[in-house]
Amino acid sequence: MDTPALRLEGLTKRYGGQLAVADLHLEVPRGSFYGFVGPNGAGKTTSLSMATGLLRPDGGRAVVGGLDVWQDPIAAKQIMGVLADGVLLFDKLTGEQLVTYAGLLRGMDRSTVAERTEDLLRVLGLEEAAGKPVSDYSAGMTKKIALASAMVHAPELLVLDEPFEAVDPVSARTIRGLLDSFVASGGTVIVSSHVMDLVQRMCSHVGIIAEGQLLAAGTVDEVRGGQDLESRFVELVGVEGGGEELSWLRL
Ligand SMILES: Nc1ncnc2c1ncn2[C@@H]1O[C@H](COP(=O)(O)OP(=O)(O)OP(=O)(O)O)[C@@H](O)[C@H]1O
Repeated sequence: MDTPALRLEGLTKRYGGQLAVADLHLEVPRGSFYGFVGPNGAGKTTSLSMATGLLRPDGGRAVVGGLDVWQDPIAAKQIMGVLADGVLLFDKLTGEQLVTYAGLLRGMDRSTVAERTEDLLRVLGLEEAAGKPVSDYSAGMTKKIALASAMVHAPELLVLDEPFEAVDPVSARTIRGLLDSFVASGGTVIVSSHVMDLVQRMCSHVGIIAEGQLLAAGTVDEVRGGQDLESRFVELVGVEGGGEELSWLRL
């Protein structure tokens, strides 16, 4: 029970000469709802991709439920559900086919996959679009079908890169409800987000990253230290462009 859901030990990634993630150490306790936040280009997607076996690190380890993601990838990936950012989907499939395919790839039997696919499409409001190719989905619908594909095998750990991006407020509330009850039942969720208010309300823990370095991590209350999370975030990360105004944009 003490094994963390995810432990990152010194993860490092360079793109050419640029250090995108530098010696990242992070522990995500089991049963936590963990927000991973940082400004654009901070290294969130790079870190989560290395943590989930999508991008090979230059250094360090990622350990999921005690299993090394790069030494023991099949076992580690069995207990994870991943919503990756910017990864192509098989979008000539219909939404229903895509979720079914995700379940069958996970080795689930057809009847369980069919039952869960129907449940997910209904709960996420995609019943009517179930028979349409995913290439015809809006950005928010695409996000929801990718989320359904990540959840169909009922993993222990969900790693979701920007799950609320482009999603309307009603669907966002539904997704939050699903994730809250998943966490209440003992699951662990990691979400990356730019929306501090949402992270403050939704998450139990938070990690703040900027320029590839972890600036703060802990429970939301520990990290925000009596301020709201957005103020703490700006304090740690700094103001972009020094708050400079554009004189030519003034009317
Ligand atoms: N495939 C790539 N090749 C070269 N550089 C990359 C690549 N992917 C990311 N980078 C660089 O690595 C850094 C971290 O990018 P990353 O996408 O991890 O940031 P992020 O925190 O997810 O950003 P955002 O919030 O804007 O999605 C950025 O400077 C980015 O330009």
